[in-house]
Amino acid sequence: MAEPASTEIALSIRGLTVRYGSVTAVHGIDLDVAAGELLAIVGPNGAGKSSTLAAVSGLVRATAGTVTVLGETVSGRPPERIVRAGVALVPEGRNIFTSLTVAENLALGATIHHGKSDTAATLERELDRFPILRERYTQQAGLLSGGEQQQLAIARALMSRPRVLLLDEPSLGLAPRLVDLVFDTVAQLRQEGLTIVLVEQNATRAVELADRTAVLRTGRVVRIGTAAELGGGAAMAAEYFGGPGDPVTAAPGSSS
Ligand SMILES: Nc1ncnc2c1ncn2[C@@H]1O[C@H](COP(=O)(O)OP(=O)(O)OP(=O)(O)O)[C@@H](O)[C@H]1O
Repeated sequence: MAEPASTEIALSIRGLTVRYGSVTAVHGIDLDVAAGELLAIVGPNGAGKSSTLAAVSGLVRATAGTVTVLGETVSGRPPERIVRAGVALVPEGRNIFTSLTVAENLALGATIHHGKSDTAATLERELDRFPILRERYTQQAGLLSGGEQQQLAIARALMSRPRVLLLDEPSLGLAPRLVDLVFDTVAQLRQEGLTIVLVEQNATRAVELADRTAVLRTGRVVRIGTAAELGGGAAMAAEYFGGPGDPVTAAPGSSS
């Protein structure tokens, strides 16, 4: 199994198991993510990708296992304490509060107290990163397009100034131009030194962008490595998904 390149481990997952009644979604997985690393997690529907992220962020209680963030054990803690420890999740489906304004959604991401001036500086940084959010700052979030809502969801997560960012299918349902924007944003965040776990259905692109990729299948890590170790993004996607693994054309109902 490929080890992360750097020795400082930002996120360590040991023996993580998630059960929903009689369904075991995650079977005792181990994963280490080095500080500043971008780890992609890919795999077919139902492989346990979302359950893994939900358990790390405390939204779902793990049945067994330990999650450590920057040396601090966070498993078993409530979600807000895990945010405080430095973990932010951009959930699948974005979970934007559509009846609130863009400004109010962003303020909800800043509930971890870093001091007023720091919060203002973080807000400015994110509004610079996503200029459309500055333009739409006072508008109701429900009026934003799907791509704009995804930017809002990422910006909201970044308002807590996380050390580890978890992204669950951020490109899902977006038109190709907006998929590019999401991938560019992830690349930029990684350049800034953020530790990132990216769950993606766009397997080829995820493998090619990530430092390493873990392939999950029926709740188990069946492969992990760099793009080269996995034989390249397209080859890996073909082997594990029987095709390119990329919804080249956006799903029906995708937004522009
Ligand atoms: N709240 C829940 N209650 C019961 N079963 C669930 C629940 N959430 C997920 N599961 C089941 O757990 C398994 C793993 O689901 P999970 O959503 O983690 O997979 P995934 O890899 O993220 O899939 P997808 O790509 O479809 O989002 C599936 O069999 C799913 O049906």
